[in-house]
Amino acid sequence: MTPTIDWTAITTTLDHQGWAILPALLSQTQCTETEALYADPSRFRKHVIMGRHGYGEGEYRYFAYDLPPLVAHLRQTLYASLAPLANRWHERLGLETRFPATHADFIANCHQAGQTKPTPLLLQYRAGDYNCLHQDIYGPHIFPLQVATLLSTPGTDFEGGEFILTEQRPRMQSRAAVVPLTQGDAVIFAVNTRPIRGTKRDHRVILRHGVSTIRTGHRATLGIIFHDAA
Ligand SMILES: O=C(O)CCC(=O)C(=O)O
Ligand SMILES: [Fe+2]
Repeated sequence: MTPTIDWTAITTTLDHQGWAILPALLSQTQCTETEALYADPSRFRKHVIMGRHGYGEGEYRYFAYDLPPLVAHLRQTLYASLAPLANRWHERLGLETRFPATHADFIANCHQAGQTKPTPLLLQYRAGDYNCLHQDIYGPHIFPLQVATLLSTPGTDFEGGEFILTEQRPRMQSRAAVVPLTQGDAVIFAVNTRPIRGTKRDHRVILRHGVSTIRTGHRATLGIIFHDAA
């Protein structure tokens, strides 16, 4: 259903820079089919018009349970590959929570704590739209990494609309990264904080992500967040 991924290389990159690209996670057909789900309201639990909340311009819908099979598959398999890294980050950050090996066990913890609403989402942007820098935190249970997959083709479907990450280091100025994605590529990135190695000890940096203004055309994304929402 999805390509083989070199998790050793991805993990090294995530440790080094806090984000990594999974090239061609989805095929062109999978992108088209996933984007087409947007038109079926019965698939979703909530529709958000971003301008009404000051989140930017554009819109998104959170999937309802049961998730579409591809989305459920990605959420389970990506979680299982990322959980060991999430645990190492928590150890280095001095955070007590450890993550179970399977997504089913993690989501059971979320549900027990009242975080029961599914968070995977489809986003849609048109010319002039943008997504303000933000963090996807929906309660005390936070899995420290998330994944966004670009469903449209830059240069053909849209121009502008770059995926942006910023990193705020303690007592230092913020650093920005522009993540180069093409259709079907996914970016894995830190939800909230990540450790970076200092000369004496690890430091905690705070990340935010967003999307620059779409200049022309139409851009769609599939977002996979591993914790559920309260
Ligand atoms: O459209 C994008 O690339 C950003 C999506 C996003 O904010 C998310 O998946 O959490
Ligand atoms: Fe987001």
